[in-house]
Amino acid sequence: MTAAPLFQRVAIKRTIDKLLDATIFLLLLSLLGYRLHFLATNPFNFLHFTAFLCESSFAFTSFLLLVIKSNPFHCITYPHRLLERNRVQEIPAVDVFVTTADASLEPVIITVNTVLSILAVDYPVDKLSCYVSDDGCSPITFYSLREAVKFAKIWAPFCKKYGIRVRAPFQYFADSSRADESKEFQHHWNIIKGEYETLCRKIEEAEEAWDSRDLPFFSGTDSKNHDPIIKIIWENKEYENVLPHLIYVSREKRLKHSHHYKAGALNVLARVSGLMTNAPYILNVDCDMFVNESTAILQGICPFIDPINDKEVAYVQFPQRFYDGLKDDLYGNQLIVDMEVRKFSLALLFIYYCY
Ligand SMILES: O=c1ccn([C@@H]2O[C@H](COP(=O)(O)OP(=O)(O)O[C@H]3O[C@H](CO)[C@@H](O)[C@H](O)[C@H]3O)[C@@H](O)[C@H]2O)c(=O)[nH]1
Ligand SMILES: [Mn+2]
Repeated sequence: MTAAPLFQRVAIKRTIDKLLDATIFLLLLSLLGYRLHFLATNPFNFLHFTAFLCESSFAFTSFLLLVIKSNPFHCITYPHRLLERNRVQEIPAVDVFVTTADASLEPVIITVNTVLSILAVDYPVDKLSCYVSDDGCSPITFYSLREAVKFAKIWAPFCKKYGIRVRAPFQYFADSSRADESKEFQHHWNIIKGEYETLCRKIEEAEEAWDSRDLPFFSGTDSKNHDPIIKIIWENKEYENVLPHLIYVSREKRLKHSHHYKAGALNVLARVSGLMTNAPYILNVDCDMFVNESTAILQGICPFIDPINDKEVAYVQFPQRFYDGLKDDLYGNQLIVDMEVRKFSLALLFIYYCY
């Protein structure tokens, strides 16, 4: 008997949307045909030529969107099945990579929250490792992560005991509603909140007046030209088993050699983790992408090890949800135009053209 599935696809029917998309695309093609015909049968016309170039690019992106949207489905995962007693051994090890580049542009407390959300996630602690790449080579980042581990030792058990969903403390404490109103919970909640505030204060104080005597391996380092620094901030020992490993990496940088930005950082983490834990799966998050659902890593693993569909999946992309966006999304960061409005703007454009 095969084990129950861990992952299923449920197709989303969107017949009317598909028809609309195809009609718009055909209209775009006919518009291109018209432009070509006009250009071939008339003397050179700069405006028509520019319009032809723009509309070609428009038609090309519309085609790509049409393909992407042609066969959507919901991915349903069953992480609780993996947690059943006889399936726990199926759960593979995962190395999580967090990249940060500049402690002044990417606030350290944000990176710390991302790391805390990973250290406290619902995943077997002995199968998880977290590697932080610090391209800023910042002693404050290192110090803050070391302090964060102390907090994580009470934060992770608290989250697991009360089934907290969002395990980045800054987001959790921003929401005043509590899942559990019991006295015991309130008592714990107050202690944990106090400890989190202490952690924030320590980080702020370190940012204001840094004294690096404590961390000699950072003394005199230039963030653009330095030897590699690799430190195990926390090693998960079998007898403790409360937190995953946490490793700090600031890769070697030389002025003469390109460091290849995020890709370079990921390459180094792949090599370092290959020597240390060498998990078969890697999860990559940016320093400001905290895990907002406690079972996220388990869910991400489900398609890879599903007994039926596992051969079809090589890569899983988590959906992103943005936080702290501007109310009016002035710069279009939330992709609302691409996702929702574009279809209607195209329809409007055609009414205009037909007219
Ligand atoms: O030299 C560098 C430059 C960047 N980063 C990290 O790379 C990530 C993404 O860089 P960022 O400048 O924040 O790019 P965004 O536009 O915010 O991010 C989007 O665009 C990036 C570039 O395409 C992708 O890598 C990201 O995953 C995607 O979220 C961040 O964690 C950075 O800390 C480094 O580690 N080293
Ligand atoms: Mn970013």
